[in-house]
Amino acid sequence: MVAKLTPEERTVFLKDHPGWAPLEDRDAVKKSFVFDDFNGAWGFMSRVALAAEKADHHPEWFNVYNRVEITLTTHDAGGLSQRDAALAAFIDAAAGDDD
Ligand SMILES: C[C@H](O)[C@H](O)[C@H]1CNC2=NC(N)=NC(=O)C2=N1
Repeated sequence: MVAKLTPEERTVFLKDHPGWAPLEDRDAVKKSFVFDDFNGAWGFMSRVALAAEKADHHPEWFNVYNRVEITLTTHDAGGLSQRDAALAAFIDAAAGDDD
């Protein structure tokens, strides 16, 4: 079983991962990424997909052309966990948005 983030860990997560915003209706965070075109978006999604499968932790996501919207939460924990923090860091790096 995975533990949910504590309130303190949640604060640190949001500070360390700009652009990830809590959802209103459930314990999850969401961020939108925009690329030059579909090729850029799909390349990004491919890198994230491989990492997600390796970690057995998967994003909820939505893609239209050059835009990818990603929601992260841990179903097994019923909310945000360290797995989401780790995947968010990977996703930001894969998007070139990690500085
Ligand atoms: C059976 C399998 O290990 C689980 O369903 C994994 C797979 N991927 C997952 N992804 C996410 N985001 N949350 C989970 O709780 C989760 N659990």
